[in-house]
Amino acid sequence: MGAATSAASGERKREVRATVRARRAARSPERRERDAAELSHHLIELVRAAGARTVTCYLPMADEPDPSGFLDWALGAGVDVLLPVSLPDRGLAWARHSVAPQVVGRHGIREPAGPRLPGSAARDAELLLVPACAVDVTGTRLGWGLGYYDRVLATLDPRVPVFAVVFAEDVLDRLPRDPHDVPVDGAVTPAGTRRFPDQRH
Ligand SMILES: Nc1nc2c(c(=O)[nH]1)N(C=O)[C@@H](CNc1ccc(C(=O)N[C@@H](CCC(=O)O)C(=O)O)cc1)CN2
Ligand SMILES: Nc1ncnc2c1ncn2[C@@H]1O[C@H](COP(=O)(O)OP(=O)(O)OP(=O)(O)O)[C@@H](O)[C@H]1O
Repeated sequence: MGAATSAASGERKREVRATVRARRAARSPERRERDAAELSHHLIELVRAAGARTVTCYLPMADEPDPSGFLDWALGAGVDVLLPVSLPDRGLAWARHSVAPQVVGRHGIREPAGPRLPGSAARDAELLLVPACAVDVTGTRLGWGLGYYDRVLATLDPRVPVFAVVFAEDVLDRLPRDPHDVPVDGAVTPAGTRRFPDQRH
């Protein structure tokens, strides 16, 4: 944790991460399957409504919301999807989603096999779908604590919409917000898409 994170907010963030991790791990296989289908439906609707031709998304770690139905749809719909590649300095590179077999990258997270694009490639995206641990109704996003996405979001045009992808229960009333935390515009969950009051523009 950096100097910009106060002790009290750090403690609360740790507590929320532990709660969410336990809740996600407890989901049944049937529930995961249903949530995955419903989540992808809402992701497709959002990207369609925005008319976005280039977006970012992610390949899920074990218990994360699973957007694979959306990723399959994007290939057929001609929507370019940039997926994150974790770098040793906790910066992100990107690689395009494709039918090619994936490889296992840093933190055991799958990554596309194709050419690596620089972090700045996210500037081509018209919509960002970002992984998160939790988000609050004012748009404060909590990740898994390594700051990868905060660093990228800080470099992007704040007019480009950013949606956290979480389970419905991970949308909380209030999370601590540190100065480096870049707020998001909404959340996509298996229960639907929520937009938060404008915080960034
Ligand atoms: N699917 C996905 N890809 C992503 C992210 C993400 O949140 N989800 N990231 C968003 O920033 C970056 C990776 N961030 C990470 C942050 C923390 C840990 C981590 O704490 N890993 C622990 C194990 C945690 C556990 O399983 O309980 C470890 O490696 O020991 C891993 C990745 C880039 N790619
Ligand atoms: N724009 C930035 N530049 C440099 N360091 C940053 C930036 N944003 C966050 N950090 C650092 O990254 C670390 C993790 O921050 P935080 O706990 O908010 O991450 P997170 O939102 O949980 O993770 P992620 O963005 O990877 O999902 C902190 O030490 C923070 O100081």
